[in-house]
Amino acid sequence: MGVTKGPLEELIERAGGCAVIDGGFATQLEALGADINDPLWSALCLISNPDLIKKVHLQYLEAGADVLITSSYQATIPGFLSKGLSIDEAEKLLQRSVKLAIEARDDFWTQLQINPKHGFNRALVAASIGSYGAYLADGSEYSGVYGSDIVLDKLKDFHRRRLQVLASAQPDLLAFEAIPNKLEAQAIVELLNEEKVEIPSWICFSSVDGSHTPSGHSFKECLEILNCCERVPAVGVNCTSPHFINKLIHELRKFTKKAIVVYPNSGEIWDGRAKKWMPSECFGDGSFEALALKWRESGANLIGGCCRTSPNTIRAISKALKHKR
Ligand SMILES: C[S+](C)CC[C@H](N)C(=O)O
Ligand SMILES: N[C@@H](CCS)C(=O)O
Ligand SMILES: [Zn+2]
Repeated sequence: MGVTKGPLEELIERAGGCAVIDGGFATQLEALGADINDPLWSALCLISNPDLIKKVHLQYLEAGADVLITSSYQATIPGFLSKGLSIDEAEKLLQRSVKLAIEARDDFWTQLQINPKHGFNRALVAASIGSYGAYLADGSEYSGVYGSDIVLDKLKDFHRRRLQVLASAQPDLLAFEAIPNKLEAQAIVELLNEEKVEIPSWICFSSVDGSHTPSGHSFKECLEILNCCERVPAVGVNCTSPHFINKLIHELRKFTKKAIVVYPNSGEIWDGRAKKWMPSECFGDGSFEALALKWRESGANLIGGCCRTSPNTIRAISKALKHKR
């Protein structure tokens, strides 16, 4: 593992050093009319409207995404059980999240073949794995505070079965998203090793101050844990304000040789109690075009958008990265 070039490294190379990720998944579901005000958040649509999930994936492919992130961010077995589903049904829904993205990717790719000059890359499917904080559905992916009873083994137990089930659906990648503290990063790395997970992962942290994880750990400390793990070819930050991204890329590059992944949100701030986005200095699609060029220059290898970004954001990023070298 890790010595030969994996699908992520190949994509980055094919894309000339920097590939494009998709944008806010839940955001686009809502834009298409989904009501996701629920503890399962976007994963509610796995039950209620799988066709809409596929539609969002297709919109991001059309916008130029080289990587699709699945609808499983807040999909968990206990979360589905609390909706009255069985374990078997819950596991099938997790697999469905990967299947929907693979179907969208394959349909789009087949359709492109009529034009040999289409200019798209065949996209990779990354199975989203949200943090324990995302499962809590109280916004704690931005605080990193889980309480003193949440120790390393509890986090490993929380992640274990979902990880196994998602991996069994054979996505190209695993995307650990908005991880808010060092303990959870440690749990994930230990789990990937114990389970001998062969699918490469990226691990992305959230940050609310632009210098630390929400729990207050430095990226240096976090990367010391991740650097040892060959199962993790890429690290980065997501769902963080675009303001901080350039500085964070430089910070990450100081401490790792791994590929760097950045997919910020629009700069708005999530109010975990009210369950809504609070206005803040917000970045439009035009600013993402210029910022993406800067982030690539600073060393980012995968760039996309997170919450409150849309297919138009990804179109702007894709246009910038694929046409301006
Ligand atoms: C990335 S946050 C906006 C996702 C939603 C959050 N976990 C909640 O359920 O409140
Ligand atoms: N992949 C998730 C991340 C939320 S932070 C989404 O885009 O909805
Ligand atoms: Zn987000």
